Amino acid sequence: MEHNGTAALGWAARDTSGHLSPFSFTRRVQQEDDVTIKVLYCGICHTDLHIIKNEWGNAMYPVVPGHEIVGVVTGVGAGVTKFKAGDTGYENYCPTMVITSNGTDYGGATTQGGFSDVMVVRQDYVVRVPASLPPDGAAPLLCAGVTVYSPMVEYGLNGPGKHLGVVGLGGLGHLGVKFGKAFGMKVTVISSSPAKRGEALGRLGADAFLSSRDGEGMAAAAATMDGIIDTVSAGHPLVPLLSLLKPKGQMVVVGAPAAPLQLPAIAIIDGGKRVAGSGGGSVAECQAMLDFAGEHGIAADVEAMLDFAGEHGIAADVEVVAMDAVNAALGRLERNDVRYRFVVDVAGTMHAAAAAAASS
Ligand SMILES: NC(=O)c1ccc[n+]([C@@H]2O[C@H](COP(=O)([O-])OP(=O)(O)OC[C@H]3O[C@@H](n4cnc5c(N)ncnc54)[C@H](O)[C@@H]3O)[C@@H](O)[C@H]2O)c1
Ligand SMILES: [Zn+2]
Repeated sequence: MEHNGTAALGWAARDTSGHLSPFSFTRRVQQEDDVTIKVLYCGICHTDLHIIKNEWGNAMYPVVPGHEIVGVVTGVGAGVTKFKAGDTGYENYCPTMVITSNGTDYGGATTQGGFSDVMVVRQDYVVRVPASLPPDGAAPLLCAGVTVYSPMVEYGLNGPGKHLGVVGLGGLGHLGVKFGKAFGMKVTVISSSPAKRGEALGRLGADAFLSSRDGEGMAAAAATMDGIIDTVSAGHPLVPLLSLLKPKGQMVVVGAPAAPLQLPAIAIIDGGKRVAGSGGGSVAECQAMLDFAGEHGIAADVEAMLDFAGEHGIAADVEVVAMDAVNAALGRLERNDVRYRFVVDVAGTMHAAAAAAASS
């Protein structure tokens, strides 16, 4: 550990092209309550794509994306009691003040994400991966998994016999199906891609599949669902989805298209339906309600999800790629060509990829 920081090598976007290339930078010096982590795997979330292309207008270039991080603890500060060197851990997707990537760190520097060899993280934001989960399949649970798990618990969409709709069968959506089935629910996938029917009903174990473009099928399923988790990453109408809810049914929006939601009042007045967002805001609200130390509330939520995932053998369906294949993977993610999560093999490929890029 150098005195003035921890040297790190990552892959960064420099402009709105979103193209990633090797980038050397310095992480903050490990503080008393910090954990230093060697990154093993990092998932690619659609949020990374929104940010590196500046679709949300908040990119602080250069941006090292990546917030679904599984790694090994390589060092701990004097005040760290939760971990010791040699443990396997990973950094939580943190919705409070310091976001893993493209945020502002405690000292004012821009935070850089997990497409890099090393992380320095406060112990409060590091959680344990159960030994029963593969580290590559566990990485996407940190964002995609907890993003669908948390509102399911929050809104009681985790009870046997209840009917859950999952809209969009990408990284978040496929985990929504897995958690829903593990909770004993009836799960219906609603997708604009009829080609996903077979996989939804087969490998992922959903009970039903609705093509959102099939008016008759949508009408037949009207008022049958207790809740819906909407994971779609692009603008789309909410009215046909709301019609699927029972009276007082709960819609949870987790997909974050840049375009405003299309939501006429009558679609929720009729049937007393509820629409909520979930993610950072919802977890912060949960923290305030529980009058609890913020970090503990979030960590508990994530750890409960991980234990549950471990017991039920839930990991993401991943396609592991090398660091220098990341731009191709991002291109495929943009074209909705991924089943169901790309994960970068950071430890295995980062340094060779950077050396190859330097010599070409
Ligand atoms: N709320 C949160 O805390 C949180 C956390 C993670 C991701 N997100 C957001 O959730 C969204 C999904 O993330 P992901 O990583 O699962 O992405 P993904 O690309 O893996 O999945 C998105 C799905 O939406 C589908 N889709 C895209 N355009 C569509 C359209 N016009 N109509 C219908 N379906 C369409 C795609 O086919 C795909 O199945 C992104 O906007 C991301 O930023 C939010
Ligand atoms: Zn994410």
